[in-house]
Order: sequence, then C-alpha cells, then structure tokens
Amino acid sequence: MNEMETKTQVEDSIIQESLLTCIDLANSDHQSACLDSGLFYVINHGISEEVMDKAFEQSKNFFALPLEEKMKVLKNEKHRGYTPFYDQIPDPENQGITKKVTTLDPKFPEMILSGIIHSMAPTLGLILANVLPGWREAMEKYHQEALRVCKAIAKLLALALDMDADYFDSPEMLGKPITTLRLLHYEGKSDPSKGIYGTGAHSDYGMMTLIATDGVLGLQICKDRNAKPQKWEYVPSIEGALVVNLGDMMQCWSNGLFRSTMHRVILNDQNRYSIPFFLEPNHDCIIECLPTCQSESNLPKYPAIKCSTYITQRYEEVHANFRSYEKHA
Ligand SMILES: O=C(O)CCC(=O)C(=O)O
Ligand SMILES: [Fe+2]
Repeated sequence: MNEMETKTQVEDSIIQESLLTCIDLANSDHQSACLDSGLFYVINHGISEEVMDKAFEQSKNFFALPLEEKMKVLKNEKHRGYTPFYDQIPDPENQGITKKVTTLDPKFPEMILSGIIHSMAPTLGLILANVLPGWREAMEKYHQEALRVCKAIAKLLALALDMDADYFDSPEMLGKPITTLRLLHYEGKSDPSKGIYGTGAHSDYGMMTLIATDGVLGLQICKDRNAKPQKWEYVPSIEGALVVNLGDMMQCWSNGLFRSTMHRVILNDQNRYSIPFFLEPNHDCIIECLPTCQSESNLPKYPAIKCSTYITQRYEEVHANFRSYEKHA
C-alpha cells in the first residue's frame, strides 16, 4: 500500500466515522477551500438540531436580560464574561469608534464569552443559574459538540498538510486546548463608508473557528486584502451547515498555504445572533511552520511564537479600554 492510499483511507475513515463532510462555496473539497478562501462549510457534523436550537434560545435569553443583570457577569481579566456593545474594535483604522464612540449608531455587537477549559464558564453559569435556568447546560453541551467537530476537522487538515492524522489532535497540541464559545448579538445598520460595521475586518487568531448563525446574512470575506478596491463577498448560510474559518495559526503552520481570511460582518437593520467557537491549541504550544510545508526554496514565512503570547498580543490590539463603554452602561 503506498503512502497516498493510506492517507486516503485514513481520511475516508474519519469522514465515515463522523459522517463529517466539508464543502466550500463552489462545492469542491475542503482542501481547495483551505487554499482559496480558508473558509468552508461542514455538514453531517452530528450536532443535533436540539442542541443547536437550545444554544441559540439561551443566547437570546441572555441578551434579553436587563443591562444591569448582564453587567453582573462583565468580562474578567481573562476576557471571559459579558462585553457590552462598543467594546470590540478589530479594525481601528477604518472603524469610526476610535473617533467618537458616542455618536455611533448602530452599535457594535454585544457578546458573552465563555470557555470550559481554562475559563470561568462554571462561574458564569453559577451567576446566571438563577436568572437563566438551563443556560449553562445548553452552552456546555454546545461547547462539547463544537470541540468534537473541530477535532475531527483538525485530523483532515493534518492529512491535507501531509502530516499524521493525529498531529493536531494530540496531547501536546489539543490536550488542553484554549476554547472559547462566543455568543454574539448584533443590531442596527452598517455603513462601511462611515466605518460602521457589525464587526470590522479581521482574521481570527487561532487554529480554526466554527461559526453557527441564525441564518441572517451578514458575514463577508475578502480573499485578497491587498486588492484595491477590496472585494467583499457574503457567505450565505446553508441550512444545517456550520461555517469553518481557518485562523492565523493554521496559516503559520501551513506556511501560508492555508488562508486565514479577512472577514467582517455587515448588517442591514436586522437583529443577528451568531455563535463562533474558537479553537486554539494548548497555551504553551509553539506555533511554527510544519516540516512538510517548508523547503530550501520555501523557507518559513512566519516567526515561531508561543500560542498564549500570540493570542494576548492580538487580543490587546483589538479591544477598547474598559472605560470606553462605561458611559453607555
Ligand atoms: O458573527 C459572525 O458571523 C462572525 C463573527 C466573527 O468573525 C468573530 O467573532 O470573530
Ligand atoms: Fe472572526
């Protein structure tokens, strides 16, 4: 049996085991999608409608709480917890928020971040238990399922990069992953010409992001950030499918072969709820070009960096000071 056959067999067995199917916008395979846009859909992921519906229902319940209740779970120094509207500025150069926060309408999304591993999800859950029965259970269940799906995708990505299927899904890499479930609530109307976006242009920092939405159109990608003018394409939602978006770390591991695509959210006066699940490896893991992705004529393009260092750097870049929203509370 040659190496290629073995690889295909392993890939087939992962797909059969989980029935996981990855498709891209043009309906080709996930491998070309990784190279082209770094974004693809996953169907047959095994997350039941019930689990998905409960997560959205509880997310809406949370955002419908009075602000004073939400402020009780205001984010902590690890950025877990509630973030009111206005806090996140992924694209400060183009986002009006840096100029005058108070005149901005519509608002930036409000969000709540929780994780289970290395996080305060249990604390959040305890605080919210009285006001939102079932919130914690719904989030823990969705979190667990999202992690399972991401790990299956990580195997396919490893194979696509000519590594062992378990390369990413190993104790050193994903034994204690940094996982974040972000519940987002957008409202209002975007106006890119005025620097008003649901979420400004950014790439995700980590390994991959699994995005579930309520079906309201909003997510856009720009495949070529250097193009002038930039071309933004909507990512339509597909019933039952989740969107997978590769992050900067995957771009680094693959030496730029896999794309960490710039994306943003544009809104048209509708409420929109989405639940991205961010997967990053163990915090002490070093992110560096894989041996299969470099050669004498293709040297590593990105410096090796510790996972936690990279995340902290990127996070500080895009978040306003706490004080910037105190006046809106
Ligand atoms: O709301 C979405 O569809 C995407 C949100 C996003 O890009 C993010 O939270 O990083
Ligand atoms: Fe994102």
